[in-house]
Amino acid sequence: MKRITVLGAGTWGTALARMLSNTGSVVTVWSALDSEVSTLSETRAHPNLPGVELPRELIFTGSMEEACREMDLLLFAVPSPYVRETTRRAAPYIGPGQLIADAAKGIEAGTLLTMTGVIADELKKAGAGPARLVALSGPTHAEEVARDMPTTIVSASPDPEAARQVQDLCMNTCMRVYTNPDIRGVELCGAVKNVIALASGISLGLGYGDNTKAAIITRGLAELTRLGCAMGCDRQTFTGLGGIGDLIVTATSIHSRNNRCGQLIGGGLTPEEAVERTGMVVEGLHALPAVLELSRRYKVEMPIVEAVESIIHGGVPPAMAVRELMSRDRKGEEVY
Ligand SMILES: NC(=O)c1ccc[n+]([C@@H]2O[C@H](COP(=O)([O-])OP(=O)(O)OC[C@H]3O[C@@H](n4cnc5c(N)ncnc54)[C@H](O)[C@@H]3O)[C@@H](O)[C@H]2O)c1
Ligand SMILES: O=P(O)(O)OC[C@H](O)CO
Repeated sequence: MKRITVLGAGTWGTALARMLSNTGSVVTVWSALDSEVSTLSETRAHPNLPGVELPRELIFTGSMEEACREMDLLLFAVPSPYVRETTRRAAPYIGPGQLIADAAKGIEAGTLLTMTGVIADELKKAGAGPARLVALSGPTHAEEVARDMPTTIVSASPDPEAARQVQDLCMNTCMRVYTNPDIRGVELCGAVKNVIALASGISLGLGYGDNTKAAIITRGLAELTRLGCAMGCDRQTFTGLGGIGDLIVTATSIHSRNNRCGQLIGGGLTPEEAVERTGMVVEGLHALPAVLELSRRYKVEMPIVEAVESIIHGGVPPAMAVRELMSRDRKGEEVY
């Protein structure tokens, strides 16, 4: 039997751990929060996944040494702001060639690194690894994965064997895993789609309907594709599961935290109030500064992202930001 550790016992880490355990691996879940370790191991239930029973076989621990010892796969599922710190804690126990997958979606502000880039950077600083890195991303709400609803995901890595190993470990009759060598493109999609989902939520909060939502998804995909191609990613990635697939689910789902938070902002709450009310990580807000910086560095126009920035950090009322978006110069539909 393969041994897997999931780092992070949030909503996604817990849903993944349940799925991997039911797929036949011995699964350990590490959490930075002692209270979470004891509650999850006692109750076998996660507060954000009501009605979902966690397998008895799941091992919960707060010990990083226990979590990283002789594992076939280390799977990062902590929110993006904790990926660097978690890697730093894990580094003393990570040897060369360790298979690591990242399921957190984000781009680090300042360094502009994707999450596997952050992991590689932190391992290098600690003199650990180098690891074999994979990004695991796609349209995958935890609430549905935890209830065994048919779902698809991408195992992305320039190392085809690493991508295939993660595919094998995660694949079951409810989870279909596709490989993709374009790790940077897949990770970029996972971060940028959260910002576009915030915009979609804001439009819903303003009382706008499906026409507006379709416009945001389609033109948001154009922005994402334009940036990704300028950065040298594979154009095909943006029409795949990690691209349009994840954008559709995040911009439309009742489960999406980014969509929900955007809706609250569109309805009149401040971003701080909306995050508080959402109660879980809102990755689009963390990714926003890095996505903006990338658009400027690569000289790529991203008007929806700029509009979200004007609302979140510029104090522009959402309705005014929409008016400004709609009043831009006339142009053709082409992506470039
Ligand atoms: N929820 C989903 O459906 C889903 C699906 C795919 C990807 N993701 C991605 O997975 C990541 C985690 O999302 P989530 O929904 O599980 O978030 P969440 O808000 O449920 O995660 C909270 C968890 O973060 C962990 N944490 C808190 N403080 C920490 C610290 N100091 N160090 C390390 N860990 C700490 C704790 O385990 C806590 O339970 C995000 O990047 C998200 O985009 C989520
Ligand atoms: O709930 P969200 O908005 O954080 O999105 C979660 C996943 O990224 C959906 O695939």
